[in-house]
Amino acid sequence: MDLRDALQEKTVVGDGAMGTLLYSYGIDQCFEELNLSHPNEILHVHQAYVDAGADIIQTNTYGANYIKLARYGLEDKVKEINTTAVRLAKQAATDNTYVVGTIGGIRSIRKQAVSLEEIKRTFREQLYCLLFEEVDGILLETFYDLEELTTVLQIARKETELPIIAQVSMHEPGVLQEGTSLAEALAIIEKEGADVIGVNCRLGPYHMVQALESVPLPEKAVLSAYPNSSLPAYQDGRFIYKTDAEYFKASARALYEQGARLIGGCCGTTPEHITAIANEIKGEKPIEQKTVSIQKNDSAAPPENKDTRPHLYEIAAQRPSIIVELDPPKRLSTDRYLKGAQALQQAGVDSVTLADNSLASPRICNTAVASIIKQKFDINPLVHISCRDRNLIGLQSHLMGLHTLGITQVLAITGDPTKIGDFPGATSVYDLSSFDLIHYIKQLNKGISFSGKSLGMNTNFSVAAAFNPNVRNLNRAVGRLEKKIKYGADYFISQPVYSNEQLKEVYEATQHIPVPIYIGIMPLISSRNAEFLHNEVPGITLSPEIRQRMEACSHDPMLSQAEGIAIAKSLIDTAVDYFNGIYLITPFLRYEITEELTHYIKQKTQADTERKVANGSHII
Ligand SMILES: Cc1cc2nc3c(=O)[nH]c(=O)nc-3n(C[C@H](O)[C@H](O)[C@H](O)COP(=O)(O)OP(=O)(O)OC[C@H]3O[C@@H](n4cnc5c(N)ncnc54)[C@H](O)[C@@H]3O)c2cc1C
Ligand code: MET
Ligand SMILES: [Zn+2]
Repeated sequence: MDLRDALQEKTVVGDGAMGTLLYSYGIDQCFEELNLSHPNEILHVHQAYVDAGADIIQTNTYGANYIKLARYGLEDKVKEINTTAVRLAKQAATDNTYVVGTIGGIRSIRKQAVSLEEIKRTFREQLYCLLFEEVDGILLETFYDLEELTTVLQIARKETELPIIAQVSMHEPGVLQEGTSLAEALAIIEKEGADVIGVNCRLGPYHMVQALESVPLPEKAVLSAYPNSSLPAYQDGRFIYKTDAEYFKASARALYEQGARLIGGCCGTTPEHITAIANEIKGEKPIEQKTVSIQKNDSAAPPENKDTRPHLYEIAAQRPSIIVELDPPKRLSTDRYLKGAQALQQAGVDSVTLADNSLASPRICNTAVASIIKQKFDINPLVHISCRDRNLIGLQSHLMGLHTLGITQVLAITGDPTKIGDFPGATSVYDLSSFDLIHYIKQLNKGISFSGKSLGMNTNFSVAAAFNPNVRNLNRAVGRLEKKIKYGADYFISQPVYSNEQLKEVYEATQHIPVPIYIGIMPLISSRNAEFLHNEVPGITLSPEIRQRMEACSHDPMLSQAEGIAIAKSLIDTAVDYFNGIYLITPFLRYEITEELTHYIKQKTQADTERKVANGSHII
């Protein structure tokens, strides 16, 4: 009987875990390679599941694709591993067993890590191998990213008329990682032509039943569920799942009552779990009606704590705007810092920006300092957030904290590498890239957490992104800006630029960029400072003239500072002609310098505006 027909009539039992079962035997390597080196062990696992009562068994090919096998240097073994896997599963199958070819999802929360083009290529290769060996169906499982699943499902549906089982995975019960509800996601994959639609992995039966409560019975497809045996525990350096198979009996019944017609097990499950499922529901007539519990949607609440002042990207789109970086101190005293922040506020800056442990060296937490200057001086601060020091949990918690403090302006950056800072051997987290971080901050603005669940309120962040024009290939850097806009960047802030020619070049290369750019100006304070930047900082080149000017006054610190300010002013003279946004970087907490430059820009832009208004032209 065709698998589709079987599923119309009765409840069908799937198999259980392959990977975690092998792992529990002490095997900790590429599980799919074992098809070649230890075929008997794989055959025995399949046989154990068939003996336990599984109607459908899956090939040991979950990660047998080019991308995942390449991690073990096995990328040229895709065909061999998949072909052998199907033969082994078929060898274990009885006349009544269906063999489905498994293809696992690749993307996790870092969407950016693998492009859809790479996924399509690698998927096609694996799919053809499995189809060529005449499997009875295809099982697409453990897809956290709905975009990835719909993409590969479209390919599979075009290539074969065999039954396709398509299963998503959830970090949170009932929602996918970008906030799409399970019911919506399953409806989408049903529309794309999957015959069986369902969920597997990550959650145990309790949460899977809870998630299915809000899913109606599909019109054409049927529902499936492959829960993990439990949440994993970490013991003696290994992940251990609870293995109480009795609990699975009741769980199988509860999944059946939610309309699941194909029930198996994912990570942590064993042949004993499958026996329990088979004893409870195998062959039972499927339910025909169910009451769906309505998921309450509470994510639409507008943000509280909202700072009603316009965001920097709105300001710079309208008029000349100045922001000044004043980095938190490296030592514990904040007196000078607070004086500086107050002076800058009085000078009329639109924001004070606070770096996040720039150059990978610790400073007082920028959020603590930003919160103080907001409260004390009514500054609307801009907090830099780097992906280097916090994992996904830390980043989300940090952003929720910023929201709670009423801080709404952030700069999302990857972060300087630890190699250049105080702790060259420190771990860099990099769970997310700057692109992903921008994307997930914008997701918080929709009231959806990184893992997809409702936060009960929208945040109101505007997101700046970094622009480094000090590179050999400016067009590539501009390409990154375009990509950052796609991920949700509202505007850009640049590294410092040190020549009038470069200012013009950057303007010309970015004319088509539809969001404001705050162009960086960092005053030099000494000849040594100038030589360091020129000789040691990647990408920064000072003109011979600027270096000579700084060298000429190197005997006198005050003269050097004055010369640095004069050079910065001449850069500003050019910059204001091209950019509405000016980003001044305060060197070594010397806020008097950026305070003076702020006054200079204000006077200059005011005079320019008046002149342009008198001439009948406008600032863009
Ligand atoms: C305004 C501003 C503020 C900053 N504040 C901080 C801070 O507070 N804390 C901190 O640690 N660092 C800070 N930095 C430094 C920043 O993290 C690094 O310069 C970073 O490498 C570039 O910005 P990003 O983090 O957005 O990197 P991304 O654009 O995400 O780049 C990530 C990776 O790609 C590489 N890359 C970037 N551009 C190119 C290109 N054109 N071609 C090829 N490869 C490229 C980078 O080297 C990096 O490894 C800041 C930079 C800027 C411009
Ligand atoms: N079905 C596969 C296995 O059990 C993949 C599980 S989800 C990581 O190994
Ligand atoms: Zn799993």
